[in-house]
Amino acid sequence: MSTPVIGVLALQGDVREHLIALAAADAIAREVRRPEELADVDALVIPGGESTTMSKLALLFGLMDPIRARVRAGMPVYGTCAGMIMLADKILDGRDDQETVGGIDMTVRRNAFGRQNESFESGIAFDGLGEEPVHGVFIRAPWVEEVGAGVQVLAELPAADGPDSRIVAVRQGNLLATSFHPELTGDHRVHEYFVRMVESAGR
Ligand SMILES: NC(=O)CC[C@H](N)C(=O)O
Repeated sequence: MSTPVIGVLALQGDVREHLIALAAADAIAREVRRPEELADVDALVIPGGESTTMSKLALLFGLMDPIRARVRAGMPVYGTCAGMIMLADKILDGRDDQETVGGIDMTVRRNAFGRQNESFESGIAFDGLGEEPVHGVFIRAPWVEEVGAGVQVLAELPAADGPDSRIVAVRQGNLLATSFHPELTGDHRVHEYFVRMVESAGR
């Protein structure tokens, strides 16, 4: 496949940082605000921000159903933080009227880490990205509370309050989601991982 064209859902959130990270990972990156723009991209990033607002704007701009349809048709999507919430089939602590795109068979708890710690940073072992931990920036971040059998867990963090660990990165088919924000660091390995997913989906 030629250089993949990856859209960043540009309704709200840290769009610019994703455009920069995608370009650094050798993709062509552009903003997506309208259904016509969605039709023109090979894949989509849903950024961090505020999932309740993003959900409202996606409905208002007529993007929710077109994104769902592309996801069902196999379009690769990467969601960070609020974007992870958008990709969850089920959410906890959402607003009553909050809709998600869905696609990953998981239950995500909104602001889960936020209750303990508004924001923090941590080195994370990420399956498939080699020995060197990924630098995880967490900002009022969700965690994944439950995953279905088809979901691959790529990264977990030890819980602050007990022996359990919290799932913070997952993949199901062409969908990738992280609780944290690699776009806010200079380490583009997660974006490169996504670009490779897009390239193999296009083959
Ligand atoms: N940094 C983020 O994307 C925060 C997510 C936000 N707490 C939400 O519920 O959407």
